[in-house]
Amino acid sequence: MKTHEEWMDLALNLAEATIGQTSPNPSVGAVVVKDGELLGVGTHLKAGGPHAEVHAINQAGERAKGADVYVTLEPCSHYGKTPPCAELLVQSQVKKVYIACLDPNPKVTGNGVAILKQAGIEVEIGIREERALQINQHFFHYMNEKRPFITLKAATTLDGKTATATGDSKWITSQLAREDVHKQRHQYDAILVGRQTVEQDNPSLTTRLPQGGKSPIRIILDTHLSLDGDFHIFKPDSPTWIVCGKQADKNRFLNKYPHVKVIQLQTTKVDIADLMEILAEEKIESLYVEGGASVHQSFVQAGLFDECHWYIAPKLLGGDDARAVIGGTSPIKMAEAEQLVFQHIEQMGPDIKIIAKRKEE
Ligand SMILES: Nc1c(/N=C/[C@@H](O)[C@H](O)[C@H](O)COP(=O)(O)O)[nH]c(=O)[nH]c1=O
Repeated sequence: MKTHEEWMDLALNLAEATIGQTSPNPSVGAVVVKDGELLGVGTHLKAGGPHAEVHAINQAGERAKGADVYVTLEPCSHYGKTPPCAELLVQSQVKKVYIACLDPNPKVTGNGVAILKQAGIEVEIGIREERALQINQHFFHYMNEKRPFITLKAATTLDGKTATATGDSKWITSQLAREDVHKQRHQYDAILVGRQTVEQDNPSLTTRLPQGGKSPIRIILDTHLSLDGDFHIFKPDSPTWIVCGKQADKNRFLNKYPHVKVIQLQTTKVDIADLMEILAEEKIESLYVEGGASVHQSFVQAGLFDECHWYIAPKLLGGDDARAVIGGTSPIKMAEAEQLVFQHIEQMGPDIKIIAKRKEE
């Protein structure tokens, strides 16, 4: 006989399995249980498709009546592409609904619970809440802040270098750490690098894992649209968006690269805050910023990032002329440093991976 937590874990495992493929919707899992018997399981597979509860209730059929439902996010109460799940649960006459976390979207939070309670269905909220919030942190952030969740990613030597003075960086971290980077790419809607990184590394920025995975939209900062050549990012294997300033010659560029989307800002330099607003309108909920140094600096300076994912190799490169992780000019005082909080540190083969969050003011 499973405990409530174990049934919720099953629903959370289903939700976790779809992270990266449901955007712009959240990843949700649901299971239907009666007298210790599993009657139905469900997860939202793709935006526009049936929600998790619909799949689980369909599997349970008539036996859903009087059953318990474990769902990782508050059942929806609004008519989107599908009817509201809260109504479906009422019609199915389930006995009790366990909800891991409420929808933080101020427009809908609590509405689903109200519909259930009005129909006399028992509701219990908060089982495994922490894990449920973590699974959809990109979605919740986007709904609340109306901008993408931004992760700055860097791979550095122990002395904080990302390349030699000649720009060579192959490789700093091990295959295992680089594979972890691709697992992250799968979970993000878009990946961003600067023009210099394209010219130096000719990156493909696709997700290449033995088990497959979705590739994020490639976003390249190129103020003057000066990139020209058969770079990987111009291949049609993944969508590429180029961001430029108002003075760039967009038509000349599009004549040569018609399949690339150009986002032309109204300022001469690319303003990160403006770009994040545009990306939010394009429903980009999560952005993985792979660098280089000047790009990282512009996000830090703009105060626009939520997490840092640092992969540190046990190597010493040395040299004032080697590439540092974050460019630009240093603050005068150490007290002006951006304060973070270490959230997660793990050994990854010979390397370590650190996740740090911005310190809440
Ligand atoms: N040099 C390294 C990295 N380098 C990161 C970026 O500079 C590369 O251009 C980018 O990851 C290449 O993307 P790709 O072509 O799709 O593989 N990143 C890492 O984690 N470890 C490294 O040792």
